[in-house]
Order: sequence, then C-alpha cells, then structure tokens
Amino acid sequence: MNRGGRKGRNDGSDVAKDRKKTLKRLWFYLSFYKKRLVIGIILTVLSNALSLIGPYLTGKMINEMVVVNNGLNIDFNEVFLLGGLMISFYLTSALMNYILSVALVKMSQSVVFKLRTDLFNKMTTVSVKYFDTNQTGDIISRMSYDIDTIAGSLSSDALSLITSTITLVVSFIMMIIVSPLLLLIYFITIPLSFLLTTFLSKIIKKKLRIRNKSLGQLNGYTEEMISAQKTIQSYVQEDNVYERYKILNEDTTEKSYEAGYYLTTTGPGVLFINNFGTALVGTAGAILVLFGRIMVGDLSAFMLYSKRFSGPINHMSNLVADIQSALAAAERVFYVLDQDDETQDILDGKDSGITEGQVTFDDVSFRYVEDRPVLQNVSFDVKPGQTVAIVGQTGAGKTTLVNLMMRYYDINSGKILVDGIPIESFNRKYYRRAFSMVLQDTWIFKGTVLDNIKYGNGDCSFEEVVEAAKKARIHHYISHLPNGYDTVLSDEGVNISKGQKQLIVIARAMLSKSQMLILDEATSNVDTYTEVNIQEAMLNLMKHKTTFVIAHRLSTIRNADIILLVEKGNIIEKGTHESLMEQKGKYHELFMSQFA
Ligand SMILES: Nc1ncnc2c1ncn2[C@@H]1O[C@H](COP(=O)(O)OP(=O)(O)OP(=O)(O)O)[C@@H](O)[C@H]1O
Repeated sequence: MNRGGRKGRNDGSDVAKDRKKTLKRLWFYLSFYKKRLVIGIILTVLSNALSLIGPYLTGKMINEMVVVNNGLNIDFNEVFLLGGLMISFYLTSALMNYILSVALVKMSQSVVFKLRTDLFNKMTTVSVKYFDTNQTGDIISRMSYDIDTIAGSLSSDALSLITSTITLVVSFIMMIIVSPLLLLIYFITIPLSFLLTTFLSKIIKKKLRIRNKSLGQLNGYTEEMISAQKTIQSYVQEDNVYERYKILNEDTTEKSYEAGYYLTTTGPGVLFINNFGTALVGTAGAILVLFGRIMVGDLSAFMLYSKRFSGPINHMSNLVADIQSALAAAERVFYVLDQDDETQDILDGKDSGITEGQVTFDDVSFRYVEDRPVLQNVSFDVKPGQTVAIVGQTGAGKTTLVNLMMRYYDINSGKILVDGIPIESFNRKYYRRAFSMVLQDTWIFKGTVLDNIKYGNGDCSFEEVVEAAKKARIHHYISHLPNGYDTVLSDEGVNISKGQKQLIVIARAMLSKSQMLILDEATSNVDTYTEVNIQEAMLNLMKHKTTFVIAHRLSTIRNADIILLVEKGNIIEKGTHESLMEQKGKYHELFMSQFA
C-alpha cells in the first residue's frame, strides 16, 4: 500500500511567521505556569536588587578609607556594618537565585513536556497528506532538536533576560544617584553598542533559520538512508550516498558556521565599545576627583555600576541570539502544529450502525493533487460477506480505492456508503474499527509476540491468541522462540523474517471482530508452500467478512465474488473470474499473460 512515497521539501521556516505570534503562542504554553512565573519574577527582582546594592556599599567603604588618608579617624563600626550588610545581601541574593534556577528548569521542562505531547498528538491526528510531503527525519528533528532548543532557552534565557533587564535599570538608577555628570560621558558609547546589537541580531535570526532548515534536511536524508541501507549496498550506491551526504553535511556545517560566526563575533565588538566607555569614565572621573567634584569611593562605585550595566548589553547580544534561535525553533514546531488535521467528524457522528458490511461506491472521483485525477466516476456495490478482488496494473489506483474506503483522504465527488450510510456520517474512530487490514508493509512494534498479536484486540485471552497463531501457521515458530510468546520482537526485523511478520499480522487480524477486511498483498512475503498452508486460515479469516483483496498474483483471487479491474483510475471490467474470462477482454489478457 502506498500511503506516502512522494516526499518533498516542505519547510516551516519558508513560511515567514510573525515573531509576535510565535511569542504569543509560547506565552500560551507558559501561561499554564503563571504562578511559578510570577514567583520567579519576584525572586529575580529581589535577588538582583540585593546584589546591586553591593557596589554602592563598596563605594561607601572606600570613602571611609579616604577619610583615613586625610588624617581623620576611621569609623570601624561603620566599616563592619557595611561589610556585614554586603555579606548578608550577597548571601540572600545567591539563595534566591538558587531557588529561582530550580523553579525555572522545572517550568521549562513542564512547557516542553506539553509541547512535545501536543506535537506527538498532532502526528496522530494530522491529515495523511502531511506525511506525503514531509520527511520523517525532518519531523523527528523538530520533535527533538527544536524542542530542546526551546527548553534551553526557556530555562536559562528567560532568567537571563529578566536579570539583565533588572541589572540595566538598577545600575542606571544608581549611576544617576552617584554621578549624573559621569553618566553623560559614559552614555556616549551606549547607542553605539545598542545599534551594533540590533543590527547583528537581525542577521543572526535569519542565519539561524537557514541553519535549522538545513539541519532538518540533513536529518531527513540520514533517516532515509539508514532505512534503505540494504538497498544502497545491493545497488553499490555507498559512494553516491556518501557524496550526497557530504554535500548536505557541508551545507549544514557552512550554515551552522555562518550562524555561529555572527553569534560569537557580536560579543567582542560590543565588549570593545563598552571597555572604551569604561576608559572614558575612568579618565573623566579622575579629573573630577582632582577638582573635588566627586569622591574616590563614588568614582569606584560608578565604575562598578557601569561594568554591571555594560555586562547585560554585551551579554544581551548573545541572549538575543539564543532567543532568536529558540523562536526559529518554535516557529518550526508551531508550523507542524498548524498543519491541517483530518477533516472534522460531523457533530454527533454515528458511533453505531455498521453491522452488515455492505459497501457502495457511487460515482466516486478523487485526486491527490489538483489537475491529476486518480479515480474517475468509480461505481460498484458489494454485498455483506462478499470477497472483492481489486486488480490492475501498478499505479492504476487500487490502493487509492482502499485509502478512500478507510477515509484517509476525502473524496472530491460522489458517495461512499457502508450499510447504506454515507461514511462521512460516522465517527471516524468507530468507522475504522469496522476494518482490519493486512498490508504488504507489515508493522511490528518493539514488544512481545503476544502484545503484537493482541494489538488492537486487548481483551483477548492467551488461548485465543494461540488459536489465532495456530491458524496463521506461526504458532510452531513462536513456541520455538527463546521466550515463546514473551519473546520481544523489534521492528528492525533482526529476529524475525518478513514472511513471519506477515503471519503474525494475519494472526492479529484473525482476532479482530471487524466486519470488513482489507488484504493488500497480504501474503506477498510468504513462500508458496506456507501460502497454500494458510489458505484455509485465510478463507476462515474472510468468512462472514466483506473482504477487499489487492493481489498481483491472479491465482489468489480467482475465487472472489467480484473482480474489479482498474485501469488509469477507471473500473473497466467488473464480474466473476468466469464471466470476465468469457468476455475475453483485458482481464482475460492479464490472466493469460500470467498463466498461458
Ligand atoms: N499520496 C499520494 N500523493 C499523490 N499522488 C499519489 C499518492 N499516492 C498515489 N498517488 C498516485 O495515484 C495513482 C494511483 O496510485 P495507487 O497507489 O492507488 O496505485 P496502485 O494501483 O495501488 O499501485 P501499486 O499496484 O503499485 O500499489 C498513481 O499515479 C500514484 O502516483
């Protein structure tokens, strides 16, 4: 069954998203933890305010020393009081910072937990179309790398942003208090570093977005190649794969370097401007002290504050870059969350009513993409319990018929009815429960044989599972496994063959009480001997169920009640094997080409 295949490059980062909107959406996730956030902000304000009193006290202490130099008595009580105050302020501030950091890490992990859950849930509700055009590796990249980036930013950047803002504001106020004149001199350099930071942060955001896109493509390619490893080796394509990987890897490295270059070079530029400011203040301050306009302690306090002030400005550029990176990652995550879900079930969609398994296609037309009709005016009627074989050349539209019946895609015109009821009237979950499927690409998950067979039929007893496995001719194999039904299987198929996987899936279908069955090349991996052996089991499985069989081997479908011959999206012949053979049309031609 082909539900995907045509993978394209469809990247969220191409869609220029409004940054404000992204922030708003991140806020939505944060707003669940408002209380923690408010406490965090209060703690940050307090701890920073406390630590920022330090330079003021230091200045006061130095002024006391200067008094000694002038031949006056030193007030030790004052000095000890100031020292004690400094220690207690710094200690309280450190304690608050500790509590704050723990709270923020917890909060960011909670946000990320919710985001990751939403993203995973999205994977279960998103329209099948999404997987037609997006690489698995890229989706995984968004679920892991991008989410980690957001987590890192929320736990440290949010804290740094608040701390930096407070440091800026408080240092600024303290500098005004200590010496407005020095502040004027110092401020000559501020617009310069501000302009530089703003300019560079714009470039950084762009570069980071490009880097993330490139990383997504690299991951997508890696995932594709790992899953195709054997095919690559059998076609001796290792060199080509390596070359392509090298190109993508080089591209990612180059894009990461560019982003990293701007990220790291912002700092030194801004730092130089700030140090230039300090030198300016030091020189001007010395002159002011000389003329008795300020005291040495005040100059020292001012310089400490100016250093504190320039810290965040210097750091802010990195911080802004990190936040940009997190926003770019958030955009990529929200892009997935914004993808269309399967069309909504109608309000109060029926969750009962499928008892017979009668299926009608009434003038159904469908296309995956505009201007490329895949099925055109398809009509047929299947009575309960009948077996329908769908035959036709590759790409004729057989799987598409099944896709539509399963409601993976919505039809463009016409009607599909089950038990006389349009399938859109049903609640999707209930509707799909009426089907069981055995496909060419079997899906075995990492778990025990027992769990794999019971999948979707949780309330079955062990005896029923064994009975189904016996019918599917896989019981003998299972009982010789090291732990029998408790042996853990892995999807990579290291411990089980494809044919055995298919037999397990057949056993799974045998446990299902659904009214309808879809077999899409269900025994394609099973050898002819075993296939003959499970024929009876297959007939049992199909008994009392409306069954749709897609098979290329015409021998397996000659007993069907109805054979639908599909060609270029049209049903060109319809009937039993005998009647179609008598017609001597396309079916006859196809059959003879296999057996004549
Ligand atoms: N997800 C998709 N998006 C776009 N086109 C698709 C998609 N799936 C199938 N098609 C196209 O629809 C047509 C019918 O495909 P379908 O898979 O139904 O053929 P099929 O008869 O089942 O072929 P096969 O025997 O090879 O499985 C093909 O031309 C195919 O390229």
